[in-house]
Amino acid sequence: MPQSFFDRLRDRIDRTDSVVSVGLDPDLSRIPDHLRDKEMPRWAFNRRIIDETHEHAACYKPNAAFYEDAEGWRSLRETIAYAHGKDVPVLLDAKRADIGNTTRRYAALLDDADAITVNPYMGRDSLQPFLDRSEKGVFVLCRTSNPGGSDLQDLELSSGESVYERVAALADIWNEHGNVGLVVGATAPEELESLREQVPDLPFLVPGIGAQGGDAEAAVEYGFADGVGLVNSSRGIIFAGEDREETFAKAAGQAARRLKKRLNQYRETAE
Ligand SMILES: O=c1ccn([C@@H]2O[C@H](COP(=O)(O)O)[C@@H](O)[C@H]2O)c(=O)[nH]1
Repeated sequence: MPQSFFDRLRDRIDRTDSVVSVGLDPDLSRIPDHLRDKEMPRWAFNRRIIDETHEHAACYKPNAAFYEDAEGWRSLRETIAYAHGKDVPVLLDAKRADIGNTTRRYAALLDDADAITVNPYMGRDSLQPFLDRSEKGVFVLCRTSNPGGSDLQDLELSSGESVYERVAALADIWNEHGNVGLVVGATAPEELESLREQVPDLPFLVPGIGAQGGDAEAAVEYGFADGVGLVNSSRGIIFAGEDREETFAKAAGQAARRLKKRLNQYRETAE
């Protein structure tokens, strides 16, 4: 039987002593000038970033939004294969779901990636083809990091629970194969704390530190289920050397190492 995503992630966290998810969001307007003329600028950018950050990466998290054109999809494929060549799992932040028949097509995204983010809005059948891929990770959007995350997710249901609490309860039920996690933003530290109490067994992907100003300490304190979870930074790592042109990737490597060190200090105090 193949190892589960969370077992592989645990191995990776142990080997690198890192819980950093490096977000690969290669915004074409921000990548260095000297890479823009390449045939696949995003792939050229990501390859250099991976070379400098992989030692500090528990996982890479490309966001599908940054690859939504023909060259982008080719770049994404190369990026995933290259990350695997460095033994780093890849979590595709795609936030997908649709009626079951359509989600079966979306689930093909997991042929390449090791894990995916999904949108619970359409309910269980819309996620089943992802959930059925038992060796792959499925992170359900629960309490997102954006300012409007509270518009719907904080609404109180007639049962007295909030929408995000219901999502967490459902995700726990959907976790029949032990392959489900939650996305909970670092900008919502109180929700992080209460969700950890509500679903102690579900690992969290925690975005929103760095550029979004979230609470990295709370991300570490509450993001992990039995030591497994991820704290993501995208722009804060990959564009740390935006002003440096040729040495941009080195700066990304330093930023990833610094973040790993900082999160590990919180991990030590959380133990
Ligand atoms: O609630 C969410 C869900 C996903 N994201 C994604 O994570 C990264 C964060 O990027 P930063 O540059 O570190 O802010 C990005 O891909 C988002 O789309 C999130 O931020 N919040």
